[in-house]
Amino acid sequence: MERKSVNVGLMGFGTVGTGVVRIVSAHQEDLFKQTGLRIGIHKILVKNKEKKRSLTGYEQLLTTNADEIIYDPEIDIVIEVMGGVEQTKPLILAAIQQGKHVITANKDLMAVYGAEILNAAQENNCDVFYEASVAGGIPILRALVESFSSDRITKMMGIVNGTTNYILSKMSREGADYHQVLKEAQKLGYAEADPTSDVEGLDAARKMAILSTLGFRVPVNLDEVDVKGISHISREDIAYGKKLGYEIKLLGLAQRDDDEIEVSVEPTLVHKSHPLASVNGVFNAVCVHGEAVGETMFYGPGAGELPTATAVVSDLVTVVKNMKLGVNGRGMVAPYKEKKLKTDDKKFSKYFLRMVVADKRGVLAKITQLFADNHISLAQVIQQPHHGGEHAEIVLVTHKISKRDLDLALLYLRDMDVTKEIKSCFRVEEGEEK
Ligand SMILES: NC(=O)C1=CN([C@@H]2O[C@H](COP(=O)(O)OP(=O)(O)OC[C@H]3O[C@@H](n4cnc5c(N)ncnc54)[C@H](OP(=O)(O)O)[C@@H]3O)[C@@H](O)[C@H]2O)C=CC1
Ligand SMILES: N[C@@H](CC=O)C(=O)O
Repeated sequence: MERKSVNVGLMGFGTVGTGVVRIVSAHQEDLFKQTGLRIGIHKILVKNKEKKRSLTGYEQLLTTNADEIIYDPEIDIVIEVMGGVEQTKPLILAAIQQGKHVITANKDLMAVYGAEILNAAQENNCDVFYEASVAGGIPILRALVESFSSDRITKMMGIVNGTTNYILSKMSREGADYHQVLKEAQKLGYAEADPTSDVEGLDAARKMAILSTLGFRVPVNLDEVDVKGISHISREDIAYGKKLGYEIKLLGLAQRDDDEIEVSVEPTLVHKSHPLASVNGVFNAVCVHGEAVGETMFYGPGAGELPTATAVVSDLVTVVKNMKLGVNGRGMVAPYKEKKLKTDDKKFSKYFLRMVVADKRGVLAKITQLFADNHISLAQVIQQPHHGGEHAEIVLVTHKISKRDLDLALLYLRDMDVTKEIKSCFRVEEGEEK
């Protein structure tokens, strides 16, 4: 008998889960027209059934027992939006063993166990899609896997964490206080359960591991992503950046030169003429460069209830269409190429440095000589008195140099008797004018 409907087991009824239920219920007719099947939410897994929820009318579907979803033969598709890794991985693998298709927004899980989960899915002819795991509402994963399938991607660079972009934008535009804005981002549902992973760059690193794995078609482990967060960025860094014509952004970078790749997440001074400099608030953007296509850019909301839920429900539509066609299990291909990581002498960038040094004759000359000795040439230098008078603050921007030369120079610089403190060091990304 031809089936008329599919049933979904939803794991998680928080920010994203609530959005999923709202969209599935509000777009019933559109979803039916596109898939030919009625989509129903059959059960919802939560931690606490008594909790007060922003969406009512679904109380009878709530359960605290994951087995009621995994082993329910009437459920075809599991949507996992509860988060966590160790608690979630066995549930997803068990659901796949039961022949259920899986949709998840969980980058923590997919960045670490993505290959294992995709392989299990393939063995069981199940779909696993995770569009919402990177850049919320932006359809970037599908673009990498499908739209760029004919090209070879050489670079992906972007803002992939909404919480930190929200914080940095407010600090830059309004001079807002870091801790206050972080609280706002939590209230708006942008931040992770533990926001440390947002502000220390780990959330963005997980997304960059997923993007580079899919974009370069090589396995990229989370510990292969160089990570720095935003918690140490000061108002002075933002002010100096502005003075020199830059905005500070937490940028993810994945770059391939021949067969060698580098992947990183770090605060970066982005020149105002670069399109990423004007991506503000919770918005994310990813620039993708392909050998054949050249430069492209994807922009949209990177977090929040409905933007993230749209990505989840679009995955749902794909799974249901695949079910109709009987082609599940062929969507996301596990990486199939060999990978080599670049060493630091092959990673090149411009850098911004801010330091406090003794305000004595010849100090600037000493410092510039040290840079010259380490193959570093300078593009801009600002010197101004540091509070107290005995010290000066030096801010400089280098030309393109290798990471190895930078690290060596920083080592020597720290050892110099005139150096009081190296306050900050950020990558610099130029725009169209330079
Ligand atoms: N928020 C966002 O903008 C985005 C989030 N994501 C990802 O989506 C996932 C969900 O995020 P979000 O909706 O913000 O999270 P929330 O914290 O808002 O919601 C989590 C939900 O999962 C339930 N849950 C958590 N642990 C368990 C457990 N052990 N057993 C049963 N139920 C559990 C909670 O139950 P209860 O309600 O009873 O507490 C809650 O309903 C995460 O992986 C996150 O990284 C991805 C992109 C954007
Ligand atoms: N905490 C994340 C949510 C989406 O992935 C972010 O702020 O981007």
